[in-house]
This record gives sequence, C-alpha cells and structure tokens, in this order.
Amino acid sequence: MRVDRNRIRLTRLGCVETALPVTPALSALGLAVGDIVRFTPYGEIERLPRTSRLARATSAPPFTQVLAANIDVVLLALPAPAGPRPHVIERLAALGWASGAKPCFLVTKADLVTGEALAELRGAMEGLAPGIPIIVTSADDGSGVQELRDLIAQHGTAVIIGHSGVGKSSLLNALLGTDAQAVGATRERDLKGRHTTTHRELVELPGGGCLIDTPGVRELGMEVEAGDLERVFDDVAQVAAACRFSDCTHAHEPGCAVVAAVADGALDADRLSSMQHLEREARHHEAKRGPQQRDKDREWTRKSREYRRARGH
Ligand SMILES: Nc1nc2c(ncn2[C@@H]2O[C@H](COP(=O)(O)OP(=O)(O)OP(=O)(O)O)[C@@H](O)[C@H]2O)c(=O)[nH]1
Ligand SMILES: [Zn+2]
Repeated sequence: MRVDRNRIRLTRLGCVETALPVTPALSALGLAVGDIVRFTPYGEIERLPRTSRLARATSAPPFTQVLAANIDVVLLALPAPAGPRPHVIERLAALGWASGAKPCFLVTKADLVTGEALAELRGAMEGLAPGIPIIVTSADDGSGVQELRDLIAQHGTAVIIGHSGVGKSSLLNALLGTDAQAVGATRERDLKGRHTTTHRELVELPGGGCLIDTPGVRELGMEVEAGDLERVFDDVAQVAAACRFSDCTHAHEPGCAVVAAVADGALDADRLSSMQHLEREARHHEAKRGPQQRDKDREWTRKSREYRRARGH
C-alpha cells in the first residue's frame, strides 16, 4: 500500500484513482469501501466517523462485515424471474433501513418476465416492506437504467446488495455503458464453482454519483435493531401498540393484541412468525458480538440518526 507520508489528505477508500482498493489487510483494520480516511504525517490511517454503514452478520469473529460505508442509497437487488420471495424481501428491507441510508428496491432482469409477474412482485414488495421505492430494470434491454442513473446522481453514493447472480455487475456495466466489470460466466471461479472476486469498488458514474458493487453474498445475516424491523413490519407494530405490556413478545403474554389479531384473521400468521424469526436472529447476533462492540455500534447508530435528522430524513 502506498501512503504519502508527507501530506495529510482525505481519501475515499475503493476509488480507483486513489490506488487504495479495500484489501483484506484494510478490512482487518476495520475499514470498508466508501470509508473516508485521513493519512497522518506518520503514514497512519485514521478513519473519519461514518454517516451510514451497510453491514451484515457473519458466523466468524468479529461476527460483522461492513460491506460499504458513507452511502446515501442502498439498492436491494431482487431478480424478477425468482418471483416474490417474502423472506428475502423482508430481510433485504431490514438491512437497508439498518444502514442509515435510504433503501430502494432494485428489480433486475425484468426482460425475462411478463408484465403481470412484475405487477405481482411490485405488489408483494409494497405490502411486505412499505415505504421503499422500487426501480424495475433490465441490463439486457436497458429499461430502468436511466431512472437508476438519475437516482444515484441525485443522492450521491449508492451500493447494491443482493444474492450472487442477481445481475449487479451487468447493471453496473449498463450504467457505465461499458463492460468494465466482469460478468457471470467470464468471471473467475474457484474449484467449488464459486466466484473468487472478493474486492469491492467504488465506481464513479459518468452522469454523477458513485456506485459500490458488492460481491454476491450467500447469507445476509441480520445486524439490525428493533426499530429497523418495525419499519418493515409496520402492520405488526401498529397492532402491537395495543398490547398490554410494552415489551410484549407476542408469544404467551396476557392482553396481547397481536396474538388476538392473528386469531381473528386480521393479521397474517406468517407475517408474525417471519418478524419473530428475524428478531431472534438479530438478538442472537447481538449477544455473540458482546457488549463492547454493541456499545460502539450504539454510538454509531446515535450519530447516524442525528445526521439523518439534520439532513431531514
Ligand atoms: N436476461 C437478462 N440476463 C441478465 C440480466 N442481467 C444479468 N443477466 C445475466 O445474469 C447472470 C449474472 O449476472 P451478473 O451481472 O454477473 O450478476 P452479479 O449479481 O454481478 O453476480 P455476482 O458477482 O456473483 O454477485 C449473467 O449470465 C448475466 O448475463 C438482465 O437484465 N437480463
Ligand atoms: Zn403482544
């Protein structure tokens, strides 16, 4: 890594021109693509406070992986041919809200499905994760690409997350109008047939703004707080306001409005069990990370909420 020892300057990690890709060594220092760092005269790297951070829970220590920092929009990528998958929609939405940036659904490969299938998917997203805008795209026929370009130019920095093969790199190429990013079959794979590309890059787009392409992940582990889940499960949260106990778990407590709503059919039982499942996962993750890390992150959450309020989010 080249560090200019004689100058103090600010640099954004992952930009091609800074010659500072986010290598495993930088990740080990707790740095992520999009981080803004300052080089001290002694060649040390100091990370500036983050305004937002997209992270997922992982199974190995430190149990957290920050996928991108200082982002304005999180694009939650879902391929149209897979149809509406409630658990994926809810999971992506919760992670999107937890980032502190604005979430936006990004439907990919729209050219492969009918208009009715798209309408069904749209309806599912609106119902399962209200308040999140939706952009429908196809890297193949170019539909929605300009809309996406405008959104990124308007907001600043965007990151795409989604499972492997949803078409993230293809969209990045469509946005750039080149094929700078290796796609699908041409990409290197390891012996198990998995992608071996692990780098993340922050790419400046010609129309303005930047995009971070994260390598596809298999698991999108929950690193969220209760409030983030409430934004996704707003229907459950509204009913829960009438529970007798404010910390009701909607399991066995007397006077539980949620259990009553499920019993009389006003609330979908799947919806409740889905929320409880994500809650358990998030709590389990929090316990594993330990109190010290949790406190650090709470501090981060507080700062990012203040920041969002100041910007009128
Ligand atoms: N028909 C169609 N195929 C697409 C579209 N976008 C991507 N694909 C195909 O889907 C496959 C995966 O696309 P990629 O862009 O590599 O997906 P990715 O999300 O970047 O994959 P990872 O890097 O593994 O996360 C490739 O074979 C692409 O040609 C699209 O809009 N329409
Ligand atoms: Zn309850």
